[in-house]
Amino acid sequence: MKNVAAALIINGGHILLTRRAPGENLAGYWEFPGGKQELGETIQQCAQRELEEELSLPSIAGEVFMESIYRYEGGAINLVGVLVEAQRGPLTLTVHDRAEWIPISQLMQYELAPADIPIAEKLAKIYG
Ligand SMILES: Nc1nc2c([nH]c(=O)n2[C@@H]2O[C@H](COP(=O)(O)OP(=O)(O)OP(=O)(O)O)[C@@H](O)[C@H]2O)c(=O)[nH]1
Repeated sequence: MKNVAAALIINGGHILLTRRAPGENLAGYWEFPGGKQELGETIQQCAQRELEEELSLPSIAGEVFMESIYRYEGGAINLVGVLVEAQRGPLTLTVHDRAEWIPISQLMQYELAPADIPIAEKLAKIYG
């Protein structure tokens, strides 16, 4: 099963969400930025690499917050929510069509990728 890093970047009660662009898998759904873990990297290195690739965002990844296994038609993924430190600043979108810092209390109002929902629920309970 593939591990996918989901970067959980919390800043002043807000969290960064990105929206998958038209034409992509799960287009239009909001997700935590991240992507598939590559051979030889830790899940933290994966989160940092993906943030750099997708948003040109320097970051420091820390602890795993929660894992969520989800079975899509194309196969199962283990979505690994990793707590990440990054500054709020300009973002360069390369694969998403939107990126927003949203209040954690509003997380459940967004149309999230299904694998993200258990992680979002736990975030809302703890930080919302
Ligand atoms: N990045 C990210 N992917 C997610 C989340 N939730 C979720 O189900 N996924 C799924 O996990 C997979 C991650 O693939 P990706 O396309 O973002 O990652 P990648 O850049 O490494 O993949 P690629 O090079 O094959 O395109 C996709 O199937 C995506 O739909 C999430 O919160 N963040």
